[in-house]
Amino acid sequence: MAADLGASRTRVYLKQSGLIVDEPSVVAVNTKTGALLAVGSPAERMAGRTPANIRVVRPINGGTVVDIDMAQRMLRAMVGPKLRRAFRRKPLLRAAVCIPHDADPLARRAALETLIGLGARRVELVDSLVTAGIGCGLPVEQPEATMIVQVGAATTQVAVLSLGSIVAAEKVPIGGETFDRALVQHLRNQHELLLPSLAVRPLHQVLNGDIPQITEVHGRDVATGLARTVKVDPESLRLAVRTPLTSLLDAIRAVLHRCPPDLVADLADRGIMLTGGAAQLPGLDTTLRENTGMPVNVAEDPGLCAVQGLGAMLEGRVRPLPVPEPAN
Ligand SMILES: Nc1ncnc2c1ncn2[C@@H]1O[C@H](COP(=O)(O)OP(=O)(O)OP(=O)(O)O)[C@@H](O)[C@H]1O
Repeated sequence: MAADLGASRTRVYLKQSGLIVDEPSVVAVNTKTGALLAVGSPAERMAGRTPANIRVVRPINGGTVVDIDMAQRMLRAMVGPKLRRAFRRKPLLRAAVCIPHDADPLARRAALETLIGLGARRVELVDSLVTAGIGCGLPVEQPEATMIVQVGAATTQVAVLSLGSIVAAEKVPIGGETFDRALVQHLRNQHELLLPSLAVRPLHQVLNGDIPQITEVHGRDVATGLARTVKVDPESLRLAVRTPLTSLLDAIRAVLHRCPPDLVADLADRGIMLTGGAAQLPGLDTTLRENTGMPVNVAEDPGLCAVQGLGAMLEGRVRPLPVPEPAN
């Protein structure tokens, strides 16, 4: 079993079955009885709409399991009968989990314990940058440089890979949720309008330049609580997302800076591969292309690259590359 435990989504790949889970990493529990009420999409739909006795929990944060017990219950409920069938066939379950490049010992321990608690006898931790590189078809084992920018929900990881290992990498706390939050904050501060994160998604088009004129946004007035519509200048929205975009560009520049010149020359031809769910932010690829002068490609199904790459390793289609132990 291969698992990608993301802040936003949990993906599970079962050997010889393929992708069996791709669900939001969300659990709803009854606070009085402790009973699990829902996991995945149904639990996510409950967020913000629950009575006092129901709590909606996200057990994973920035690629790290922060609530091991809840993560195990979530995984057990999601994988359910399919995993039980796998156990019947082969009692010694082998599992692999992809973890962020610079995961600290606590994060590594939490990922291990989550899978061991699920019944896995042997758990391997693999760098998610390597698995995403494999999953999107980059020749990571060749002696040529490839650059991957993995834009998740809460974090972006940037790396240059060559000969199956990471030459330079950087992680910044910027992801799809950061862009949503920047837009929500802007509307709140400048227009006194409240919107849930999901409602700002159509405004992502500003990154693409697809909102050329003043646009109307519907929300709730901060003071009165009543429904209100405001007219928003698209240029101000573009300014609102400039800060996260700049941090992302700084991370790319920092990684390029640390790369040997020969590898940077490879990258000028090959360019950047964008993976992670938020790689689909409209116009992100164009913005990165314009600001780096390098070719930028968005992977097919960018959110699935990491788990597909891990699945390929598990099935022996690619040599496994375990994460080296941290120095300290
Ligand atoms: N079509 C889309 N357009 C814009 N953003 C998208 C789209 N699809 C997904 N996203 C964004 O991608 C993010 C989720 O990406 P992904 O599934 O890679 O995250 P994750 O692996 O759970 O997170 P992390 O890597 O931070 O732990 C969310 O913020 C979501 O809003």
